[in-house]
Amino acid sequence: MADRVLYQELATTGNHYRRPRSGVGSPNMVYANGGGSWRAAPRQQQRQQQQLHQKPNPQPLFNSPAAGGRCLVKQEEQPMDPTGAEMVGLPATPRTTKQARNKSEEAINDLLVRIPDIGQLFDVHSRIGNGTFSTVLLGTLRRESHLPDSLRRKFAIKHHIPTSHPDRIMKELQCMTKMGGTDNVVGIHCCLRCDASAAFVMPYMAHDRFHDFYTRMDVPEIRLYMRNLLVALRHVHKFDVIHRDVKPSNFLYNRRRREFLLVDFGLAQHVNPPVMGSAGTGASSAANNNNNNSKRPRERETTEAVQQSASADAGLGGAVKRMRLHEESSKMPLKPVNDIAQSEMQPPALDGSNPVQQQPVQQQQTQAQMDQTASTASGSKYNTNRNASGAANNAKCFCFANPSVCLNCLMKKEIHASRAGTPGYRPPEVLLKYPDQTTAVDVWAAGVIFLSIMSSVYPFFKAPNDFIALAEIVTIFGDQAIRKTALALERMITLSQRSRPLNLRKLCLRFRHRSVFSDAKLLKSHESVDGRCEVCRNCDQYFFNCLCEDSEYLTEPLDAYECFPASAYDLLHRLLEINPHKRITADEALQHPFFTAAEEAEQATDHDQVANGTPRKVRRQRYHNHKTVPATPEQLKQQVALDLQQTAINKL
Ligand SMILES: Nc1ncnc2c1ncn2[C@@H]1O[C@H](COP(=O)(O)OP(=O)(O)OP(=O)(O)O)[C@@H](O)[C@H]1O
Repeated sequence: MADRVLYQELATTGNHYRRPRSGVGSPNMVYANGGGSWRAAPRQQQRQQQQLHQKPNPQPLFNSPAAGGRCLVKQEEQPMDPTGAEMVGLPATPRTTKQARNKSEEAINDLLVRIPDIGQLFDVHSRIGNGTFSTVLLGTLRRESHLPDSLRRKFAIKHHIPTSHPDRIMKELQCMTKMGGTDNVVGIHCCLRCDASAAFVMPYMAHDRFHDFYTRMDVPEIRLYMRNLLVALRHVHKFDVIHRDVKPSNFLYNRRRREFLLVDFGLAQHVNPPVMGSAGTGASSAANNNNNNSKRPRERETTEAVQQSASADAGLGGAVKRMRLHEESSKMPLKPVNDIAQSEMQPPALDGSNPVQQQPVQQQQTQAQMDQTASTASGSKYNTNRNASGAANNAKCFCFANPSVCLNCLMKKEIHASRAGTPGYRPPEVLLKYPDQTTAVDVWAAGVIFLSIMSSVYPFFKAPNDFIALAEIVTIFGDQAIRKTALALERMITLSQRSRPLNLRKLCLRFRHRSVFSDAKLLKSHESVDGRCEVCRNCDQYFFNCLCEDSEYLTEPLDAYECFPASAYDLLHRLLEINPHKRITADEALQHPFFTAAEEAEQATDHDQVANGTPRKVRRQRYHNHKTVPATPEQLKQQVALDLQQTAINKL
C-alpha cells in the first residue's frame, strides 16, 4: 500500500509494534576507552614510538584501519563514554571487545603515523568515536603526563580521513573558529596537518549515549535538552550557517554535569543569499550554480554521491564504501587556499541532481514522482532555464511513454539542491530537492529528535532512500500538507493515494506506552466474536488504537498516560512544520511556552519558597528530581487549560 512505509515497521499484525532494528544497541559499537582503559596508553605509546622510529610503511589509502565495517551514512549512535563519566575520571571498561580494542589501537597508530607531530604533543589513549569522514580519539598533553589522571586535560582529536577534500576540512575549521566555543557549540584548539592528513584538536566532553537516556528523561530534562539544542542552533544560525547534520550523535550530552555540545560541522553550509525578483532570479540562481560549479566542481557531487551510494550500499562493507568515497574524491581538483578562502565568500555549494529523470519509487508500491511544476506566469524561479531560453520555458515535455528524455527536458537546467545530511533527519524541502534551503533544515532535525524523545522511538524515520523518506513524512503529516508545500516551493509531487494526517499527541503517547496499547489482552477485549478486529485504513492500526487526526473510531483513552504539557505538542508541531517558510526558527522556539511557561512557573515557585526559606540549592535539586507521574484526567484538563492560558498571556 502506498505511503505506508512507516506502518510496515509498526505493523498491527501480531505484535503491533516492532522496534526499528537500528534502534537497538549494535555489537559494532565501541566505547570511549576503545576497549580498554586509557591507562593502557603508555604501552601503546611505546609501540608507537617504535613504529615512528622505523620508516613508516606507506599505507595504501584504502587500507585505512578505520575503514573496516563502517557505514558511510550511519543511523547508529556514535561511540562515546558509556558511563557519562566525568572528564576528570577515567572511562570505565564495560562491554568492550577485543576487536574494538584492536580498532582503537589501529586508529591511534594510523593517526600517529600520518601526523607524527601529534605524537610529539599528545598521548593518544583511545578511539572515542568514528564517523563517515573521521575518527575521533582521546588525547592528553604529553607535558602534563606527570600530573595525576584527574588533572590532565583531555582533548578530542578528530582525524580526518585522508580522502576528505581540503575544502571540506577548511570549511569545518572555519565554522568552528568563527562560531565555536560558546552557546554549546564545539570550539577548536588547533589544527595539525601533515601531507594529506589533518587533525582538529577540540575540547573533549564525556557524554552519555542517546540510546541510554532518550526514554528515561522526564519533562524538565527533555525541556533542558531541547532548550540547549535550540540555543546551539540559534547561535549557529546567527551566522547564516546551516549545520545540516543535526542528530543525537552530533549533540553530545553529559547528563550528570548537564553539559551539551554541538559537534561536527563537516556538512555545514552558508545559507544562499536571498534571490531578488523572479526575472533576475533564474539568472542569479543559475549564476550561483555555475559559480559553484566552477569553484567546487566535485565536492558537491561527492557529498551527493557519498550519500547516495551509502544508502545503495547499505549491505556492503565499509571498505567498499570508503573506496567509492576515494574514487569520488580522487577526481576532485585541488586548489590553492586562496581560492578556498574566496569560495567562502561565494554562495554555498549546492548538490546537483537531475530533476528530469526522477525515478518512480518501486519499493513499497510507493510512486512518488517529483518534477518541476508547470511554469508560472512570471516564470519559475529555480533552475528551469526558462529565463535563459524562452522557447524552452513553456515547451511541452515529450518524455512520457518515450524511451528517451525529450529535447525540452534536456534543455532544462539541472537542479542543484543539497541533500547533505543524515537519512531520517532530512526535511521535506531537502527531499523535494528545493534549492533555496535555509536554517529551517536544522530546525526540522531538532523536531525529529524531539519526536524521538516524546514517542520513545529512535530512530523515528528510517528510510533507505529519499522517496521512502518522503512517503514516511506523508504517512504522518498527510498528503495535503506535502502537496501544498511542494506547490509553495514550486515542486510537484505525485502520490498514488491520499493519506490523512495523524495526530502527533496520539502517536507519541501510543508509542511511548506501547506495551499497554499492544497488549494482547487489550486486543482480545476489542475483538468481535469471530476473533476479528477492525484496522483503520488510513493509519493501519487497530481501530481502538487509531492515530488519525480525525478518527471515526472510539479509541482507547490516552489521557491517563499523558505526561507532556500541551505546549510540548505545540512546539513539536512547529518544529515539524512541513513548509520551511512557516517553520519556527530556533530563536522563536526558545520563546515558546514550552520553555517560557516552565521558567515562569519555576520563578514563581522560587519566589514562594524564598518566602518559606527553602535554600535555593534544595529547590533546584527538587526541580531536577521531579519525576513525571501520569496525571489524572482532571489534572490533565487543568494543565492543558493553564498551558493555553499561559500561551495567550505570552502572546499578549
Ligand atoms: N569534542 C568531543 N568530545 C567528545 N566526543 C566527541 C567530540 N567530538 C566528536 N566526538 C565523538 O566522535 C563522534 C564522531 O564525531 P564527528 O561527528 O565530528 O565525526 P564525523 O566523521 O563527522 O561523523 P559523521 O559521520 O556523523 O558526520 C561523535 O559522535 C562523538 O561521539
